Amino acid sequence: MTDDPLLTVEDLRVWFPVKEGLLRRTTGHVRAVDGVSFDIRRGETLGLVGESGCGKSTTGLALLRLVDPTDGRVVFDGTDVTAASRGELRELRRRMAMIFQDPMASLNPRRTVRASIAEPLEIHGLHRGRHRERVAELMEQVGLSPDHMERHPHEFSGGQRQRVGIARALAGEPDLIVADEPIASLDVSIQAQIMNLLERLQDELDLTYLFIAHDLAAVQHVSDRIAVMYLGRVVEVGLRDALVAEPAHPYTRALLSAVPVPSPRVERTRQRTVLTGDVPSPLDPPSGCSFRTRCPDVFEACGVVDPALVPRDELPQRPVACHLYGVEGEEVERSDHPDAGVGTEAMGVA
Ligand SMILES: Nc1ncnc2c1ncn2[C@@H]1O[C@H](COP(=O)(O)OP(=O)(O)OP(=O)(O)O)[C@@H](O)[C@H]1O
Repeated sequence: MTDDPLLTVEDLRVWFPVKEGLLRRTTGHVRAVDGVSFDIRRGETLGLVGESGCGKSTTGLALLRLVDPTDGRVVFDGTDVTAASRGELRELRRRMAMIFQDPMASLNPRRTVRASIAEPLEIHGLHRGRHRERVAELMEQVGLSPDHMERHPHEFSGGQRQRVGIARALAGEPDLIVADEPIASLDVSIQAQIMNLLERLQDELDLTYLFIAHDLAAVQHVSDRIAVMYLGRVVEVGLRDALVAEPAHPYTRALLSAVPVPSPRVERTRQRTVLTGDVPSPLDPPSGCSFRTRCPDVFEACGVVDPALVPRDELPQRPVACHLYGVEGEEVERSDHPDAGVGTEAMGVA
């Protein structure tokens, strides 16, 4: 792993219009991704973690422009994905591949696995005249017998299907793989095998991963760094061990509290941050800090100033979007956000 970013995401927004009525008028926007910034360094695994619905999948899809960003930039190895031409985009989608949670849904049930794995070879004009051999190599690489290449997805087990999905992702010879909950739909006994396979492939092929999961335990195991997402925002990024040992954002603390500790003694005595209430709707996120409605440490500034994801004095290596580490960010227009708490003057943050 190097410090050199392979991919940079700057202030990415993906808002989905909500259309209603006979005229299909746009009445609002689901702010699935709402100002996300991070980078992924060559050779690393960046874990992206957060509760269901916080915008992880949409972020992953936007990196390959499988959904169109509303605003912001994604730069992959010097090329602006957000402004790429069709030709550039095709090459970018070769160099960035995706693995999905449910291989049954991502593989065409009517096609043989040979045809599914060979599709990227056809699209990108790779290994012309020897697709069969290449598919056999890819199947072997992911631990499948090439003898089964004429079978259909339903003839494989869940874990084997995910291996097919991985072989298909590898077919374009990518540099970056976006793995969106790749083990969430598998039996626990199979999950470790798939994780080990992904780790082995990373070493063998010099791959860089964005590993998306709702479960911090899974992310923790494989990641070099972790980015924590809440309601369309990244609220904290840091090296895995530092972030797990000393989580800064109250939301990261809450996620870690939910991860079981192997020692029953520690499990009984450790301090927990338990989340109350529901995740607010991304159609109408709270003013200021989007976590403030569930935060155990909320104070006045949280309703008025939108906390920026910046390194704080106490945490120079760990950008965190939280006013507990100093009030930094943009003051929220009260007219835009009628539910904003108190005026800024009263708090001395103007
Ligand atoms: N095409 C779409 N149109 C409208 N809303 C969408 C669309 N795709 C996602 N959303 C909404 O955007 C928000 C973020 O969804 P997303 O799937 O990115 O979250 P996630 O963190 O990956 O959750 P999960 O783990 O459940 O997939 C959710 O409120 C979701 O309902």
